[in-house]
Amino acid sequence: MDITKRYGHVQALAGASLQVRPGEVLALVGDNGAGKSTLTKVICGALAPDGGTLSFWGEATRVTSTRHAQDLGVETVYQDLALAPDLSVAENMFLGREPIRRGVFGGWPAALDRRRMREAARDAIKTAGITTLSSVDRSVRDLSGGQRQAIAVARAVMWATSAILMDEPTAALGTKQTDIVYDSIRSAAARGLAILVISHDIPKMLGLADRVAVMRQGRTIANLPARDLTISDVVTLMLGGTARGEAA
Ligand SMILES: Nc1ncnc2c1ncn2[C@@H]1O[C@H](COP(=O)(O)OP(=O)(O)OP(=O)(O)O)[C@@H](O)[C@H]1O
Repeated sequence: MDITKRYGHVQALAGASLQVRPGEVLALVGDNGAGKSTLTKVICGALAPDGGTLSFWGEATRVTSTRHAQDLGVETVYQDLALAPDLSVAENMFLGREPIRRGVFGGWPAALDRRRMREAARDAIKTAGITTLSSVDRSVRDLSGGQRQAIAVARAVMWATSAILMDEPTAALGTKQTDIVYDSIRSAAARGLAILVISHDIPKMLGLADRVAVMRQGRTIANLPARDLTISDVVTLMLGGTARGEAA
């Protein structure tokens, strides 16, 4: 990949490379400002890199927009969650991708297929183990921070066909809800999706991830099996110690 990205004078990415494999949870860790979010934004098409190449299924691909990434099966859970507060849970699950129900005899007037949206939203929420939500017709504005975060994750799981990128997906969650999100991350990986999770919670990441990639100053400096790492190994790598094992 060798991705580079500069914001004015700040070299946010200085030749970052990362491989996420199908069926695998990869934790992306690094100190504040290491370039984790920027790299994720490049992968999901939100940000154009200055240099470097992305490959999907081994094929060099220039991702031109988040919609393009979605067409490639890549879903992203952003730090700000990208939910529309005035819309219902069901509407948020489909934002911009609503199913259309044709009018009588397949013609007009066409309308949103709200019944299908509600059913799919209910299924997605059940799959994600969100038990505290009374109805998918509730407005997102009225939900707790944890419920919103869980819904953003459930939406990604519902749509993704190849990969899910998550930037701090459990930052607003309590322990129980965090465990539920982790369960849905694991089951999405078990279905063959590639999962990339950015987190500062290193102990949790060592429990959740198959591999851990460490970023420092815009570079990926290690990519190692989680089972071979201790918390202090990861911290040492993040803060500038010698990277042991294979390079990223
Ligand atoms: N929109 C922006 N404009 C200018 N500089 C930016 C912008 N976004 C990020 N940066 C800078 O780029 C570098 C990498 O930032 P990035 O957000 O990718 O790091 P991060 O590893 O995700 O950090 P954190 O863990 O704090 O979220 C930092 O020096 C940051 O200040």
